[in-house]
Amino acid sequence: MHARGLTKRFGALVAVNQVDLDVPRACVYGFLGPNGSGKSTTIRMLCGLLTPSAGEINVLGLAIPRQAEALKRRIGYMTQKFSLFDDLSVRQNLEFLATVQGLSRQDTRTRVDELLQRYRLDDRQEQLAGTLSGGQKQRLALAGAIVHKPELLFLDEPTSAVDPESRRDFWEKLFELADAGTTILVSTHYMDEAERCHRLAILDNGNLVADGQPKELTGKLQGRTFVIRADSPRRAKEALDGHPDVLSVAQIGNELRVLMRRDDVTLDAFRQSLHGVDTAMDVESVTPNLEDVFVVATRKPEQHEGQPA
Ligand SMILES: Nc1ncnc2c1ncn2[C@@H]1O[C@H](COP(=O)(O)OP(=O)(O)OP(=O)(O)O)[C@@H](O)[C@H]1O
Repeated sequence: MHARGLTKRFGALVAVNQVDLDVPRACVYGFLGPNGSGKSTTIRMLCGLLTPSAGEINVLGLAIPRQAEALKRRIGYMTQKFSLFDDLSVRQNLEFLATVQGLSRQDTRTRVDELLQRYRLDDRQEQLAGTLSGGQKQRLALAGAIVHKPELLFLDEPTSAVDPESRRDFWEKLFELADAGTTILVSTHYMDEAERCHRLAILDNGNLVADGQPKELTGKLQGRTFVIRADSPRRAKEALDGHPDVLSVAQIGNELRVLMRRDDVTLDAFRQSLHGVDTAMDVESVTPNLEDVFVVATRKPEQHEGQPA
């Protein structure tokens, strides 16, 4: 799947701005971005639900939106709302979706049985979907999205409404599907989920600000992250916030995570430059994580490298 110059305007608002994307087959591809960054809008254009203002999209060899009708049976789509029929049972939900997707009666029975078992819903198949727990609803929604064995699966913040254990469980299912050849495009605002993706695109204000393998993205920030333990973290943070070499400081418990503007500031030089700060500190260089990548990628233009904050 790829897109070039993908743009969506809603009146004066540019929700998605000139986005280029390449998503390899059988890959779990993540979309990371804050609320309103354009993740849902991009996904809806890629699956043919929304017409772009400009740009080209090719999904599974089809030109979208022109050939969107032919795409329908080859993709699955799931959102954080799960879109289940609350007044139908678990089994009826899956049977309905199978019928909509054109499965024969026999195929429906076999496939629904298989999915109920694989998604641990077989002992609840007669329960009304509206009475399921969040995690169970999520499993049912995923089963429903893949009832017709789509080649490509679009998941729009599918884990926002569930607990950490259900999220872990859900990600295991995603990797199972990818191993079996399904391409998965999943949006999230959880860093730990983004870290699991084979590849990742970071969206900010409708712009694609970074993309690549999580390791590539964090690797580029090597030498720029430090953790500081200080007697008075608040006082140390105040001093660091104004430091010309420092891009951002985040307090995590008693520690401060510091992201530098450049990677050529050695630990010693950094320690030296903190000498004037009136509190004892212990500085350690640490491995960059995706949150650091996110901070660098989404910083405001006036804070670009080499310029004053
Ligand atoms: N149909 C619409 N009409 C007008 N503006 C819209 C429409 N759909 C989305 N927008 C706007 O486009 C921007 C991007 O929204 P979008 O839902 O794509 O973001 P998102 O990254 O998915 O955010 P979230 O995580 O909150 O779902 C937002 O400012 C939103 O208000």
